Parts: sequence; structure tokens; C-alpha cells
Amino acid sequence: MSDDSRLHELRAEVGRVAATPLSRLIAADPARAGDFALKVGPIYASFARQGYDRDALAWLFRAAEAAGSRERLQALFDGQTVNVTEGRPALHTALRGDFSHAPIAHDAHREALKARAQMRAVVEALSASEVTDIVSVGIGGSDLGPRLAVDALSGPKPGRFRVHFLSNVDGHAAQRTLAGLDPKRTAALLISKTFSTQETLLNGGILRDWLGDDSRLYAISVNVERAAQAFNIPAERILPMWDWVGGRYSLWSAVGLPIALAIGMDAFEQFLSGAAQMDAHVLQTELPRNLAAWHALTSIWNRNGQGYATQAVLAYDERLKLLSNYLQQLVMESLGKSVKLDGSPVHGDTVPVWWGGAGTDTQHSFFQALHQGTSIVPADFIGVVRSDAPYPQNHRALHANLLAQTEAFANGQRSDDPHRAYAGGRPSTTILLDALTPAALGALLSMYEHSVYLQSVFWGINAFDQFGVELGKQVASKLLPALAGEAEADDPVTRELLARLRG
Ligand SMILES: O=P(O)(O)OC[C@H]1O[C@](O)(CO)[C@@H](O)[C@@H]1O
Repeated sequence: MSDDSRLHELRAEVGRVAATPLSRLIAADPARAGDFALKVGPIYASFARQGYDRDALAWLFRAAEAAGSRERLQALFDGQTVNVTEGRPALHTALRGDFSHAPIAHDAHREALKARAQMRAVVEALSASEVTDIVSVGIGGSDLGPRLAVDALSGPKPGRFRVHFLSNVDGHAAQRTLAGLDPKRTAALLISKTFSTQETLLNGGILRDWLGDDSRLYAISVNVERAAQAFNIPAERILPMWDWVGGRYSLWSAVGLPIALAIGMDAFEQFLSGAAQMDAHVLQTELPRNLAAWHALTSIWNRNGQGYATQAVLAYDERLKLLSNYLQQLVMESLGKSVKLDGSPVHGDTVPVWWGGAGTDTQHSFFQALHQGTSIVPADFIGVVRSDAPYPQNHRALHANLLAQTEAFANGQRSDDPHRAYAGGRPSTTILLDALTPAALGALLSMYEHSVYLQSVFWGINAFDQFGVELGKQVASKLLPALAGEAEADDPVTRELLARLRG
């Protein structure tokens, strides 16, 4: 099926179903509450409040099959060159399990196990030292995943270490991070796949000088030579990364060292096992029972079928408040593309803008627009069944809010007063974790990774490159001399702004 006819058929399906409001779709087929839901390991997901019916869903699964979803999943796990523009595989699944007889994937898994042994040794060495604080220096994929997992999985009291993150090149970030820390009791991890990222090199230099002694400086990078040269870090304190793992898919590697230091190496391995359990499900399960496929096709329905331009992720658990930040990079850096693998333009739209935050706070900030604004924003609501906090009445209130919002979004409420009317018809997916364990978080993030990949397959784009971020970096490096007053900018507007920034 050509891209054009697929889009045409999708829009025809949407047109057919859109004639029936979401609340009536649900009322007409109450069994969808049970049938439009999946339980995979610790994760239950209900798609019953999405705006498709059974026929439309069947069409979506057929279209995904025809787009080669199953073959492309196998290619991903086998270590085939799925990142065609950079000529390499994307083997984040091999960091979590040995899923393939393909030698490339199998060797990658062996490398991952060796790196895990190194991580365990670092955790043990630092645990036996005087170090109380860890500063993790990195940005993007070398920051967002570890930052989320540390925040989500650390208990209410600090564990063996307090783990801090430094990403922004703004010197105020370094100043704030280091205030109150003792350099003699602090270790720094410089995390950068390339070791050429301006923010991390500058902040790494601040950390090295502040520590005054580089024996507590560690690096995680593909570029061992540059880490060794630029920061004088000996090989035994440099942990590996590989070009076959994308930055935003790297928290499962030694990039996850901050996580292992915060929650312990055994818990980090449970995090990997949870992801591996989801990997096995996604690889082995037919699309209509496959959680990542449901999620991906729901996104396609909302984006290409309905034309919704943004997607919210709303975490009804304080510990997951950084989930939307992490997903912004995972989804938007992976799917923010407008050409296909062969360089030809994509038909229709690709990624919507992902944004979100933590419920219930967001109910009091932007939910007004979600309920009554003119733009419909589909949302993923993430809840956790079991609370680990000793306040059951709060947990019940949190759950009541989660349920109430999804119900109100879908059903709305009539009123003779237009100001007080709720149109409803606002789709959402509800994802519930049994408990916020390392394994459950691993499974959730793996599910999102595979959903992203399956969307990329549907659109025929590369989910693993990110050339779009390069131009800004190049222009910024050209402007550095101008900021130092050693050169002038070519662009007239930049010149005017520069004059003000120079003061
Ligand atoms: O780990 P590195 O090489 O410092 O890169 C950091 C981040 O920069 C990017 O290249 C661009 O934002 C991301 O893809 C990556 O995660």
C-alpha cells in the first residue's frame, strides 16, 4: 500500500468513526472497557477512551503489519543497520537481554555484561570510600534518563549517596549544584557519548577544578581517548559506551551509573530485567496483543488521522514528574523528522509536540485548556496502583483525580450555559503500574521506546539520528569569538542582540 493510500484510508476510518462522539462509542460497546486493555507484566494499559472502534483498530493493525512492523522489530533486535543515515544498528535491547542469535546482537550483549561488571566495581569502590555525594555531568540522553530513574526510584531518604545532576551550560546551574557540597566527599561522573558536547566539557572542567584532585573523576564515553586526554582520566575510570547505542536510548548502559549509585547495582539490574521483559513481549507478541503496537498506533490515529498537534503525558505520581521531560527527548528527537529513510519527503505529519507534568499540580495550571480549549490534546495518564507513602487518604484522592479527569475528558458535560459546558471527546490512554519498582519503570520506558520505533516504521523515518540539533551547535560555536568581542556576527539581527549582550 502506498503512503498516500494509507493516509487516505486512515482518514476515511477517522471520518467514519468521528460521526459518533467518544462517549457514545463507549456506551454502544461497553465491552471495550475490558477488551481495549492489555496487562503486560507490571503494566496495565487501557485504550478504551481512545476515539477508535473495533473496525478502525483492526484497520490500524493491518496497516502496521503491511508497513513491515514485525520484520522491522526483528531487524532492530538482530542488530541490523536500522540507523541507515549513520550506518549502524541501534542495540539498546542488547543492553538488557540476549534476544537474538545474530552475532552482532549477541556480541553487543557480551560487551554490555562486561560494562555492567565494571559498573558494579565502581559502585563497590565508591561505597567503600568517604564519598557522600555524586555529581553527574551530562546533557540530553546523558542526563534525562538517569535523572528520571534516580528521582523515581530513590526512596524518601537519601541512600548511600546523594546524587546530583548538572546539565545546563548556564554557570548558575554549576554554582547551585556545588553550593553546599564538600569537594573531598564528592565524586563526579562525566557522561558524554561523544565527549564533544560543549555543555558537558565546560561543566566537566568546572568539576575537575573544583574537586582539586582528579582521583574522584569518572567518565562514561565512546570516546575514551578524548576523555583520557582532555581530563586526564585513567582508563580504569572510564566506562564504555558504544556507537551502536543512541544517546537517548543509553540509560541502560554505563550511562545509568548514577542510577546504580542511587539505588544499588542489584536494583539497577532489576530495572534492566523489567525492560527486557517488555522487550520479549514486544518482539514475540502479535500486533493486536502487543502493548507497544497499541500505543504506537494510537499515536498515529491521533496525529495522522485526527490531526492533533500535541500530546500530553500526565504522571499521577510525584516520583514520575520528570517522565515528560525524558519522553520529550525520546519521542521528539527520534520522530521529529520530515524525510523518509531514502530522503524523500514524508507523507502527512510526523511527531506531535510532547509535553506534560505531574497530576494533580497540572490540573491547576493547564487543564482548563485541555477541558475547554479549542485544541484537543490526547493524553497518556500514568498512575501507580500501590503507594509507598504512608498517607492512604492522599493516595485515594490522587486516584480519584486521575479517574475523574479521564472520565471528564471523554464524556464532557452538557450545560445550557456555554461557559459551563464541556464538549468531551478528548481521548486518553490510562497506564497503571502495579507499583513503582525498578522493574516496572524499566518496562514502562522500554514500552515507550518500542512505541517510538513502531511509529518510525509506520512513517518510514529514521528514529535514531538527530541531525536537526547540529545547526544550532555550529552557529553557537561560531558566535563564541563574537561574544568575546573578537569578531562580528554576519546576521544583522544577531549583531544588534550581541551589542546588548556584551553590555
Ligand atoms: O552524550 P553526548 O555526546 O554528550 O550528547 C548529549 C546529547 O546531545 C545530543 O546529541 C543532541 O541534543 C543528544 O542526542 C545527546 O543525547
